[in-house]
Amino acid sequence: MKHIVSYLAPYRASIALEMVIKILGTLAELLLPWMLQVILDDLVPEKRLNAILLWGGGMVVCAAAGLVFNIIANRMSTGISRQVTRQIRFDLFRRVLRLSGAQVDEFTTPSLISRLTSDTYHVHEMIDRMQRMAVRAPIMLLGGVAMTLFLDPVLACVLVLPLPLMVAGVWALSRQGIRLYTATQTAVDGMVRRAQESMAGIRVIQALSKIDYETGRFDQANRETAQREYRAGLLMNATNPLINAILNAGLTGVVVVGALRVNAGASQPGAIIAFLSYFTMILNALMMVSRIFVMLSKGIASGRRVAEVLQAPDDMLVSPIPASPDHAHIAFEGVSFSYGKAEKDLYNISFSLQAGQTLGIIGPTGCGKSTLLRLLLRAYDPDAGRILIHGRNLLSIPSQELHKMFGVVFQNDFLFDGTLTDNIDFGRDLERDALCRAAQNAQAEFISTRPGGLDGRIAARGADLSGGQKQRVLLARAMAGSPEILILDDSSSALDYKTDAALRRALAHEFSGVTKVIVAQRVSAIRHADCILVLDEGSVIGQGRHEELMQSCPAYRAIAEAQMGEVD
Ligand SMILES: Nc1ncnc2c1ncn2[C@@H]1O[C@H](COP(=O)(O)OP(=O)(O)OP(=O)(O)O)[C@@H](O)[C@H]1O
Repeated sequence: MKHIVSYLAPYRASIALEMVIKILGTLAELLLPWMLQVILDDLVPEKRLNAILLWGGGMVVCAAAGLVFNIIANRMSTGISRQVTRQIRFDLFRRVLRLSGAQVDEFTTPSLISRLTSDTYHVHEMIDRMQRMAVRAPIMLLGGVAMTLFLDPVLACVLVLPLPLMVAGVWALSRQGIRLYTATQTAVDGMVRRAQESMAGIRVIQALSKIDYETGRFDQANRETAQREYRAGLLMNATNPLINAILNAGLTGVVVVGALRVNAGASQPGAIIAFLSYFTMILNALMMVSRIFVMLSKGIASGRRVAEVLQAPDDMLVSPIPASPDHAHIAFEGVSFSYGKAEKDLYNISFSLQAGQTLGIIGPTGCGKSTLLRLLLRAYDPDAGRILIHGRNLLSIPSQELHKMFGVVFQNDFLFDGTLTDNIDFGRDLERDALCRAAQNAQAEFISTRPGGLDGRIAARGADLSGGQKQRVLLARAMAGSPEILILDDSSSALDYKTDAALRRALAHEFSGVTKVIVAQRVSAIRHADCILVLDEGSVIGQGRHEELMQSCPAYRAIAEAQMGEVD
């Protein structure tokens, strides 16, 4: 939480000024019942009209000052909380994008989304309300008590007696509240995950008539969230009635004792009226305190979740490892890796590629093909062995430098709502020529037939493109930045054979100097590779050129023969 509080540091001066204004506004309000008491008890009985008008005018000025100062202070607090939350969200988003693959797995994507959205919203509410109420409530409370003590100390004691009981009750409820709101946010994570999965698979859900099934699954997550929110709300809603009950007991005592004192001539009716006004102020202040505790419970629970991500250690540190005299462009040396650190997902992988060579990777589903690519991109670090680029250990290459080397197409890669130019350029400010060439090499000639061509828009996730068209736009994106290493993960599976063959020709001719790592299901996509890795359950069961593997690797031969008609 300290981390979140540190975001307020740049606004110290503004917050101090805002608090002074708030204090002035609250003090002006506090004077009103006392002025009323003076008018009723001192001036009216003596019929001093000028003095009555003067004190009445004073009351109007105080009321106006209270209004204006409070409005100014509230505007300032809203401005500060807006800027602080914007900065927290910005830093959080930037941190999320820099998390390692293992950290994303640990936090989970839906949880990161809810931390970025609903948690930062709760933090915003906490910062905003705390500035508004945290000054006003104590001043009203303590000022109200002080004024009642000044007006009639005996009556004030009757009112103040239950306060410690109230503070203890609110504190105990709030502690429990933080726990319950943390549980609620975890349920929100689950609901976001369900919604995200359903949105991503909306077409399949509709096609397979699974709308009721998915609605049921979402309803379950929604109910869980609502239930936890209800439990937290139930608890925190107990604070207001608790305060009311205790204060009403105090009020009854005040009215009874006050009536007795007026009858005995120890107090005056104006003082009792002022007393009741202060009582209302104290009541409002306590209500505010209870709201502050609800807000704090939510805000602290959310702030901790946000801080967890902001303070997540940098997994991908750059180590000063000296480069080895190695002429290979890419080398894997005895690389092993496991996601869960139990069973190996990749075991003892070794290969080396010269600049301009092509590595093909093939194997059954789940054998570790994409994992190998993730290690090459340093989304995860190997548990054993090392990965070298130009003889430099991947661990020693700063991520900015490393990632500039690659052009990548992942499985299920994403396109966003924008022009095709935006999607291919991807914020790199590439020359128009480079974009056109990339589109041509990616066989994305369909672009010229769309309205607007490269400047035409596509929908989010490329929803208005066919599977093959999406893949070609993604290929164009990967090819456009003149990468030195091109990574293609099953990126031509939706292309027809003719287009696939044209793509391979473009890769061979236009990218002859680029080192290529191609994961494919089709043997035809990798048969001309300089080296092919055949993976099975994370281990290499065949390694060599197509012709060698046809002789030496039965699994490869079986795949190739099964696709025989397809191999060109
Ligand atoms: N983020 C992850 N956390 C834990 N396990 C994972 C993760 N990603 C993949 N795995 C597991 O690692 C193994 C290899 O997965 P990988 O995605 O590399 O397979 P693949 O060969 O690319 O499969 P496909 O051909 O279906 O894409 C699988 O058993 C998979 O369940």
